[in-house]
Amino acid sequence: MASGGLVSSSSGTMGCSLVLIMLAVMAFSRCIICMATAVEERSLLETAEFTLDSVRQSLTGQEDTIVYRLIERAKFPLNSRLYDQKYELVPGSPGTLIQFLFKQTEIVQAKAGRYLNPEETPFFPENLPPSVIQDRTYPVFLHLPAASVNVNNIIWDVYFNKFLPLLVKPGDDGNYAATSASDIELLQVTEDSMCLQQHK
Ligand SMILES: O=C(O)C(=O)C[C@]1(C(=O)O)C=C[C@@H](O)C=C1
Repeated sequence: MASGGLVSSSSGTMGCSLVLIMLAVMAFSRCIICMATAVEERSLLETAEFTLDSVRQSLTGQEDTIVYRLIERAKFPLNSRLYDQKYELVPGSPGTLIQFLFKQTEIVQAKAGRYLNPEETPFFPENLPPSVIQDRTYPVFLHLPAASVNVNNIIWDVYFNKFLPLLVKPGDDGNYAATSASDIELLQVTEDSMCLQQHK
């Protein structure tokens, strides 16, 4: 896991940090747009519930959420112990702390029915428990072959290994719970957005 960051302590001022954050946001958005355009274009089946306008609105809302989450994440330093396997912060569980917390979050959310929604693709799909709540129906709008496209490993790699070290300042404030919650929410909304984009 790379460490370090563009937002060095020498940059100091709030204004400079904000400019760097916005540059980082633009770089991340560009990565996401590149990934989206790399996926074959497909026509969206319009239904009463699901129209191009409603998809456009969803994407705009998700973009705003991504920017907001990036700003939230930038409040914490890198906290690289979250992402480094060598620290073995979870006894008896191989892997990094972020992998462990992400899996646990997805387990709880699977029980709440999150992954019954075809727009949601878990990052750790292995051995997820079934939903404990009553199923609901979702509109069928996904082109079936496109539904099998999964870019979560690309989102993961770009975010943790390339983007995050540019977004945040170096250091460790021990705030692992809040930092990981911020990472998880950010990756999940990015995944939702990618899912919509790859089917449009
Ligand atoms: O590189 C890591 O640390 C990862 O955990 C990447 C990893 C994986 O489990 O391999 C994590 C989740 C994604 O869905 C795909 C890739």
